[in-house]
Amino acid sequence: MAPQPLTELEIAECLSGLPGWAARDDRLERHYALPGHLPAVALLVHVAAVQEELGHHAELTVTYNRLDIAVNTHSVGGRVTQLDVQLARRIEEIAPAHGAESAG
Ligand SMILES: C[C@H](O)[C@H](O)[C@H]1CNC2=NC(N)=NC(=O)C2=N1
Repeated sequence: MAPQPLTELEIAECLSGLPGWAARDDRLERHYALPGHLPAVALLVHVAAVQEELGHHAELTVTYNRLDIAVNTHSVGGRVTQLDVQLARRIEEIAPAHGAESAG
């Protein structure tokens, strides 16, 4: 079944269990600082592997030691769905092992 866009309330409920993630412009966003450039790239590759597993893909931007992530669901016209929340949860599980910390 096609994913349904979440309401603002549903998004807020999901975000309460995802510290560091925010909803902005119909996307879920997270900004990480890593211990260096290679750790940032390593986390990007790890996130990419998770994305391939889930069949759901975020925008990933590495700038030196920073990884910026933004995701929504293209198939519903660029809205936030459970697929985005699921990906965010999986990313939160893997990020700490890379030394990721919250960036502004
Ligand atoms: C066939 C494939 O699963 C789809 O095209 C997937 C790929 N990754 C995707 N990623 C995102 N963010 N939204 C989508 O709708 C989407 N669709």
